[in-house]
Amino acid sequence: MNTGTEDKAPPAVAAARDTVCTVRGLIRTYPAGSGARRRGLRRRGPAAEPALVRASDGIDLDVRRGELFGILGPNGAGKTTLVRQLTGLLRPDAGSIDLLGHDLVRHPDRAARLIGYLGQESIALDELTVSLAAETTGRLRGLGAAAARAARDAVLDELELGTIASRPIKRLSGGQRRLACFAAALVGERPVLVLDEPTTGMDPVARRAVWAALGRRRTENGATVLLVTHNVIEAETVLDRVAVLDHGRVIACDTPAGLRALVADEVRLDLVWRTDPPLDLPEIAALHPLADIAGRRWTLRLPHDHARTTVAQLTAGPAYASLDDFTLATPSLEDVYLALGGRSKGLVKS
Ligand SMILES: Nc1ncnc2c1ncn2[C@@H]1O[C@H](COP(=O)(O)OP(=O)(O)OP(=O)(O)O)[C@@H](O)[C@H]1O
Repeated sequence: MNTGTEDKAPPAVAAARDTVCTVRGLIRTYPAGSGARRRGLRRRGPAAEPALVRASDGIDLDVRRGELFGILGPNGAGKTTLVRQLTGLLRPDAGSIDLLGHDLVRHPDRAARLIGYLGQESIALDELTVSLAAETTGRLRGLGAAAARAARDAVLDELELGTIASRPIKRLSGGQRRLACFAAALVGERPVLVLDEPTTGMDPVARRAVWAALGRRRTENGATVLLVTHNVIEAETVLDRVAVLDHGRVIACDTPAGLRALVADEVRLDLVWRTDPPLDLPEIAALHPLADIAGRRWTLRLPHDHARTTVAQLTAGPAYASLDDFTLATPSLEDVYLALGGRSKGLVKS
């Protein structure tokens, strides 16, 4: 018999209890030009840029307990700015962040106790060996010496990092370094993991190890994972829900399947020409204005019937000899992003 009060909570309260992180109206601006300088870009004069860049432009988010929640967007969309605010490293200009009942705008210092954070760069750990980075992180997170060593050994074993445990992180390959820093982020079990592009530079074996380690923490400890990616395939295959970010705004937030349903009436046709496309053929000239062109590749997003007749024409007619390759695919999150008005072509497809 269940006599607890849990099941008697009204739906709104139950929903709130299931929410680990609530973000409302988050705004963060940077002076224009400082980002450009940071990235080594030249400023084109006062009229070329607005006075402020709105890196977070009124963001609302709800992340649920135990979910693998992704923030997807092209370069400069504001992903890192958002997670640095969620981790208490950057102060918002306005808005609120509630993490497990803590007001992180007012108490950013509390984030360190609640979150295991893997940033884009790992300069702080670079001088340490893989083993010491994991152990030191455990100590910094309040573990005693023996517990920190045990946690270190467990995570290095789990991620099969034993063979490089005594090497300094700065001497490792990009993928190894990322995995070593991921290992350190896991030590000291935090209820929320915030990971900024955790698998960048990793080979498929390391990627699988990352997803398996996150899966274990979710099922065994109920951990919630919030991660940044600009990899569409990764977003589609591993995430429970995705917030699509563009120019500092959330332009959509749903399951990958829910997002893809937004463009379910379209299919994507990729044509790769051997050399120049045969524009003298009327069927190819008609497709030309519809194509998104990158070198010899044309990408077309077409209604099902149109795609079917186009493929039939292409494969039966003279244009076929000019084709190097063609693929017909259901829409991806990149197609969703573009259909929602995303303005950049910076999402990664592999
Ligand atoms: N320290 C800074 N000073 C000034 N502008 C900044 C700074 N950091 C970021 N920006 C600007 O804020 C916007 C969002 O940047 P942010 O790094 O959050 O994007 P991102 O989505 O994480 O990009 P990426 O995928 O390249 O990591 C960009 O226009 C960027 O130039």
